[in-house]
Amino acid sequence: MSALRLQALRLRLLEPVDLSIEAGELVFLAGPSGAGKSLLLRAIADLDPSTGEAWCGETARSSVPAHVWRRRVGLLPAESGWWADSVGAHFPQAAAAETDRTALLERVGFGPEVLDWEVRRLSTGERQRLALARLLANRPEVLLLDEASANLDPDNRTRVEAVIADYRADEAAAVLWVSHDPEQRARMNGRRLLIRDGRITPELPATDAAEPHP
Ligand SMILES: Nc1ncnc2c1ncn2[C@@H]1O[C@H](COP(=O)(O)OP(=O)(O)OP(=O)(O)O)[C@@H](O)[C@H]1O
Repeated sequence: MSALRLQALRLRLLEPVDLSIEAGELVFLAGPSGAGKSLLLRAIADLDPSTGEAWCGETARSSVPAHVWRRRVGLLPAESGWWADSVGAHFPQAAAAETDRTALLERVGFGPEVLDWEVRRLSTGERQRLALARLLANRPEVLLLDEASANLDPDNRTRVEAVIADYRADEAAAVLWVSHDPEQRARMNGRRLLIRDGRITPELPATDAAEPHP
């Protein structure tokens, strides 16, 4: 699949961002509340204005319509929007074979009956897991995850971590994941970045990260 490259991306609060995430690479982004983590994800997804350039593989953001870009560079917001009454309306059969759809829902912890549920009866954590399934059903090449497991109990957090790890491995997706959970960032095998005072730096001192194995 595709790498994500940010070239002098300029948005409010942050110094110009240059960042490359290889195809299949996981990068965690942490930092204090209000530092601009969500703003950065929204700017990359072309939901907020920014200048500079972003690349998904060989495709420049500026060269394609926003809806095409957003399909390839998929954002899971901290609070996802729901615009239909039933869950099923958010998972059109045309977008995926029936078995794919059922398998995807099962992987985030639901039986096929969830398609008949009303969106308004979903708990926060159920919405979060279904929003992830909805995003993955579109097969984005890059995942931008804003607190993908923030509202989940430990079992469902583990489930969501496994779904994301498998998707990354199977699709060689580049993943940029905002997470406030230090244990999660340590548990999963990824590069860790910190955003603070408008700058993005490695979360660990370079000596910790770069020690060669004996
Ligand atoms: N549309 C907007 N107009 C003006 N200010 C905004 C806008 N959106 C966000 N901000 C401000 O920008 C700052 C960064 O917001 P952002 O949501 O990126 O923080 P964050 O790092 O994701 O924080 P948290 O960890 O609390 O989610 C905040 O102070 C927020 O109030």
